[in-house]
Amino acid sequence: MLARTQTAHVVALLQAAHPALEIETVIIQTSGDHSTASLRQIGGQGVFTRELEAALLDGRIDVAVHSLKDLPSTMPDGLCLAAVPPREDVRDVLVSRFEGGLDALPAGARLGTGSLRRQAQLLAVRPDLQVADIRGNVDTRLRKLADGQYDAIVLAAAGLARLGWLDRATAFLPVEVMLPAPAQAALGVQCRADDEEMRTLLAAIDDAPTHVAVRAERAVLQRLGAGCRLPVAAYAVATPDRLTLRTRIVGFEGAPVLEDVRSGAWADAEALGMASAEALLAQGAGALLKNVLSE
Ligand SMILES: NCc1[nH]cc(CCC(=O)O)c1CC(=O)O
Repeated sequence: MLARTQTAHVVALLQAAHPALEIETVIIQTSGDHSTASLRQIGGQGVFTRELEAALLDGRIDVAVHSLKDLPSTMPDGLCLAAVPPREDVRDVLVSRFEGGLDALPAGARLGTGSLRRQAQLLAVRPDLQVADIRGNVDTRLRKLADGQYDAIVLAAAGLARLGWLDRATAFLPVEVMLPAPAQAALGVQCRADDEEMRTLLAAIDDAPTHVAVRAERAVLQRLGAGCRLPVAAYAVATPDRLTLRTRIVGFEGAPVLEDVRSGAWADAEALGMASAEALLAQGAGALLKNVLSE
């Protein structure tokens, strides 16, 4: 449902930019949609996106719309990220049985999230919480909460907003507490790299500040060799002449929180992301990520 809503949003943007363009929407099911296994078990990387990339390469479709945070940071040969439309609110939200935020949760409350990034950052501020894996689409997760399987769940504000359900959020988690995943709340519009016509059409719906920010954020993952399975958070903000990137890796059970903040020129977005990843590695990120992976 989220994927369809996001695709309809991109179709509307594209149609507004090019009124005469004829656009047909093709629905493609992905293995991430079918599987109910934990994302960590099925491998995470690319489960929501690889079928779409295959369809692009086959010529079955000309454009693919992804949640950019689900798109692996290494692009397959022959494809390109042609447009990144304006980003939604990047924050995560709490949807809770208790009115309010994390402070309103009783000791030992059961909190549903499958993301190590979210689990680790939650435990860093509320070590008493019981964090439990949760799978399924946003609507499935909300149903599991309503069923009483969890006291609260954490979701991206962007997904809820796009589905028109942001009123379900009981609190916005500040980025200082819950730094978002790289490229969270951004859509990635992909096409074939040699499709000049499509690249030109798609350039009209690109948002330069969002695009440059996600280039820096994705470079962090690329340098760390990390996908969405790892507790890596990155959030960049672009002002007209500067780009500021904040990164964080949180381990479990008292492992130190590794953080970096730096800024640079727009033209150096990737270098900024790489440098930030290097700084995290210098603080010991390599060993921390290896421990998480071998769990
Ligand atoms: N991993 C699933 C996923 N991929 C994108 C979004 C939300 C929209 C976004 O962040 O762009 C979600 C759900 C969530 O994290 O709550």
